[in-house]
Formats: sequence, C-alpha cells, structure tokens
Amino acid sequence: MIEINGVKKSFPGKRKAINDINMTIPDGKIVGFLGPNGAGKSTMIKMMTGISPIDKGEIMLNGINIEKNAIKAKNIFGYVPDQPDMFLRLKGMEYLNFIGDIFNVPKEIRKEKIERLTKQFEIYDALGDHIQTYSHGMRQKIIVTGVLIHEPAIWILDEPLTGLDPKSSYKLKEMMREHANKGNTVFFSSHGLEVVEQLCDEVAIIKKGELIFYGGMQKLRDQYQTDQTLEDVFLELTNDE
Ligand SMILES: Nc1ncnc2c1ncn2[C@@H]1O[C@H](COP(=O)(O)OP(=O)(O)OP(=O)(O)O)[C@@H](O)[C@H]1O
Repeated sequence: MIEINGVKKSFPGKRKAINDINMTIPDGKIVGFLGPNGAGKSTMIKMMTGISPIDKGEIMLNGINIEKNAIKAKNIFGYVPDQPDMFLRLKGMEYLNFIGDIFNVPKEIRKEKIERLTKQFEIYDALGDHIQTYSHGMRQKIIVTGVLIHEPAIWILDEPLTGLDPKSSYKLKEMMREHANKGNTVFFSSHGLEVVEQLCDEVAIIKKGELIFYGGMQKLRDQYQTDQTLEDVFLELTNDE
C-alpha cells in the first residue's frame, strides 16, 4: 500500500508542481497515473521513491515513511524511471549483479532469474555489452529486470511501456497483473489511455499538480454520468477551455 498524505512540492519561480495530494493506493491493484505533460507525474513519483525531497506532507510505503526511514523503504519497492539512462558504463550483466549484490539476492536464484527474465525480454545475448550501446527499449528492459530480480512488494514505474516492443510490452503487462494478483501494489504513469483502461483496476488523474480523480473506471463513469471511453473522459477532464 502507498499512502500519500497532504503532499506539496514547488520549484523556484514556478506554480506548485504538486499541490496537496492525498491518495491511498491499495494492495492487490494496478493503478494507472495519468495527466497531461507537465502535470506533475514524474515529480510525484520522484517523491514517492525518495529521489526528490517532499516540501510538505508524507509518503508511506507499506507503512514505512520514505523520508524518515529511507533505507528500509527502499528495500520494499522497485522503481523504473522514465529516462532509463543509468549506469551506462556497466555491462548489462554487471548491472544486474550489482543490483543482486545490493539487495542480497542469493547467487543461484539470481542466475536463474537473470537468465529467464532476459530471455523473455530478448536481451540475454546483449548482457555482455555496455548499457551505453543499448537502445532506449533495451535500457528499460535491463532496469525492469533489475527490479524483478529482487522481488520488491511495490512497483513504481514511470512510463514503463514507452519504447517497449509489442512482445515485451505484453510480457511486462502480464507480469504487472501477476504481481498485483499476489496482493502487491503496482503504480505506473502512462500516456497510453487504452492500455490503462484495459490493464488498471484504478486510475489517478492529475492536472496542474492537483488530483482531479481517483478510483475505478465505473466510479469515473458514474461520477461523470457517461459511458464514454477513458480517453474521452480524460480529454474532457483535462481540457482547459
Ligand atoms: N527539477 C525541476 N526544476 C524545476 N521545475 C521542474 C523540475 N522538475 C519538474 N519541474 C516542473 O514541475 C512541473 C511538473 O513536471 P513533471 O516532470 O512532474 O510532469 P509530468 O507530468 O511527469 O510530465 P510529462 O508527462 O511531460 O513527463 C512542470 O511544470 C515542470 O516544469
């Protein structure tokens, strides 16, 4: 479960990037995080993952405060950033072993997982190459694999499906469903409204740093008295005119 209580964040000289957001993301659900460009999705995710300080309010991951107990909190979530351009000088295998070492994944389990996951994502043959030489999608896949080898309860993914080929995207969506079905939490931002509608149990929509909707598709339809698609409702809700 992720609890976000009264969270605010500003950057110098700008309107509030996040303005008093409250939401509880339950266990066992996939939650899609939607909002137009610049709405504050990445800013929110960076606070949830302890990368960016919170100006006001608090964020709890399975009851652990991300700022007050950062190391403990970091053991229970996995994060895939929107820009997967990290550790470029490491080879794929070096990166995965590095993650395995940090999270104390036993060597045998690690070996089996790395082989299985990277074969599923079709990057197994590139594990000996530097991440620098990987395409955007391959970089995403190696980071997703890094998350999966230490099996965190909470997944926080910033636009994870952007840039993935159809087969890998299908595979990742399947993994997200399996993870949530085991009672875990999956929270991901996306601009893909069809994917969100098809995959997510609930959606959170933000606009200019404010949460304008949180709930399931049925609640969205009831609230706006419509049987339109998520795309139609999203466009209406986020329209400024
Ligand atoms: N490091 C920063 N310094 C200053 N302003 C920032 C910084 N990071 C984000 N912002 C501002 O905060 C607001 C929210 O940006 P954010 O990147 O969170 O949006 P987003 O919803 O993730 O957008 P996108 O869909 O385009 O990725 C924007 O106005 C952005 O300019």
